[in-house]
Amino acid sequence: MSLYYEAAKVLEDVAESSKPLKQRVYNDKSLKSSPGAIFALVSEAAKWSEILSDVIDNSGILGIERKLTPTLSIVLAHDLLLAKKGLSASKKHPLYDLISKHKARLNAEFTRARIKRGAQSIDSLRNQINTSSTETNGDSNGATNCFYPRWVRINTIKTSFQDCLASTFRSYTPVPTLQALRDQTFPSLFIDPNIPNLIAIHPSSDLTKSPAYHAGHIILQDKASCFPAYLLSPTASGRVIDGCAAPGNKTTHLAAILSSASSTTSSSPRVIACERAPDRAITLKSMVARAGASDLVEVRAGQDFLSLPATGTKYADVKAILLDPSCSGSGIVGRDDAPAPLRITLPAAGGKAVAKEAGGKKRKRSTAPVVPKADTVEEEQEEEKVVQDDGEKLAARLRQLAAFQLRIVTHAMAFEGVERITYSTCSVHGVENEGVVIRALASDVARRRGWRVLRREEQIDGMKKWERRGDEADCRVALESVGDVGLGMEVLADACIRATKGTEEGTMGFFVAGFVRDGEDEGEKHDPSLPVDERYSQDDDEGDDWSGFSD
Ligand SMILES: C[S@@+](CC[C@H](N)C(=O)[O-])C[C@H]1O[C@@H](n2cnc3c(N)ncnc32)[C@H](O)[C@@H]1O
Repeated sequence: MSLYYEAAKVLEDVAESSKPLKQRVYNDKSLKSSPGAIFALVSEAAKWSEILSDVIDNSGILGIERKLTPTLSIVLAHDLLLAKKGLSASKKHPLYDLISKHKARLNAEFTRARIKRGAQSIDSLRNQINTSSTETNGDSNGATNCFYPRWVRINTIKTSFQDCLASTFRSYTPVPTLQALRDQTFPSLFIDPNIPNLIAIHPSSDLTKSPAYHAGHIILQDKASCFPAYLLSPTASGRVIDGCAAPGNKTTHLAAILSSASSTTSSSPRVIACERAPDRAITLKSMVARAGASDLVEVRAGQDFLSLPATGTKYADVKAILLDPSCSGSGIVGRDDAPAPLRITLPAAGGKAVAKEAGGKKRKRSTAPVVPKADTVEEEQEEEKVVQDDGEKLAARLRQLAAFQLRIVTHAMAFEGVERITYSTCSVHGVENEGVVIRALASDVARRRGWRVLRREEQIDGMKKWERRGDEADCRVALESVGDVGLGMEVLADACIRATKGTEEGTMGFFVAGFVRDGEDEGEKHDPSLPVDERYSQDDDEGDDWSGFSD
């Protein structure tokens, strides 16, 4: 059992010193356990430490078990909850009993932590952790790469990229990487390689008082939020619907793309911007006006996209639809409700180890007494039920949102002239993202009308080059529930585009996927005697009560 005591000691040491883990373990001749076993356990436990610390804190076991220290509980909980073979200890050993009697509670907290992070399965959470630990540990210095710049889209309806750089940004020096903005000693700007007309500047620059902002020459819009209109890139002919438009960043981006795509100026608006909430439509109108897009965009205040007729002549000329419906908003920067976590970042050669809270503060073991949440077995069971209920409540909220989002997508798929759709959310949850895409592909209307996902190789250049793609585990979960949709999990995941907050790309958490339609309808199997909106069945319609969720 010395393995766990020794691993805990090593974990504590590397968190406090700059010595790399390998050196710390393999040079220590006093260790009784195999250095290989200690190294493997400590490096894995360190990766999971942020989540395991949450789990342990929330379970309250440190207040009950005086023999447990925070690091000892992390290494034990790691093996109890995550190791294939469980704890490497004899069942008779006191440590075995000390931790395993809390297994149910720890498991419940672990499930809660997993759902909070939007992971459908332990595998998917493992992927998240492996990605973020590569990013934070890096290969060279162990420094975190997370940095949120201020993203600025140059509005080509009112100005040109070059003119804007030569005027508003004339005192800014272009830098070759986003990270170079972080340590700027003079005003710098980074020209984005994925999205045309997008730049990033240091977040301390406030442009909201600048004449360019007031004149609508620049629009402050996160890079990831520019993906949908760019991925849709509507062609020069036909109208486009923005189904869920307010406050209007994607609407004005669409208008800018359309205005540069068409050489002739159209006499009538090309974008129909629907916004169901009248108060939000007021903001939409003013954003459209400020962007100089009033002639290009028809704002429909109070318009429910779901009640636009998909068949008939009224919208027959609509060729593309952008859908950015209400979602859980879990990708929005600053929307985390999780407490600041302990994250142990192992030092690379020459690096300094850190045990810190988000925000950079070093975290010590709390000196305040840890109050266990329950003292008796009965209360403990009740507490676990509440914890599981909480997890279920979140899962139920997400299912309800996903059902609404699916209705939005399948309704768009029913529009007769539409050839291209994008679907996006600022959610990190697979159920709202890959889950909706795959369920939409499996829907009646998609099968009848020949809708398929827009594959990575077919995407516009900047999106094809973007490396962060959909989550395979989330695709697998969705495929297991709907069956075959004609493409494998890897292709589907690669077709989906994700952006992850807290990464070196400096974006919010975001998701987007495109749908395209090849050729004619595969026979009109719908009943023409039904009202148009009921002709195609809406799969899994659990109602669209999405009120109360953030957008
Ligand atoms: C995520 S926000 C859209 C953000 C917007 N695309 C942008 O980039 O600024 C979703 C919007 O859709 C609206 N909405 C939700 N359901 C709708 C529906 N059925 N029809 C029209 N608008 C809807 C919400 O009121 C909300 O303003």
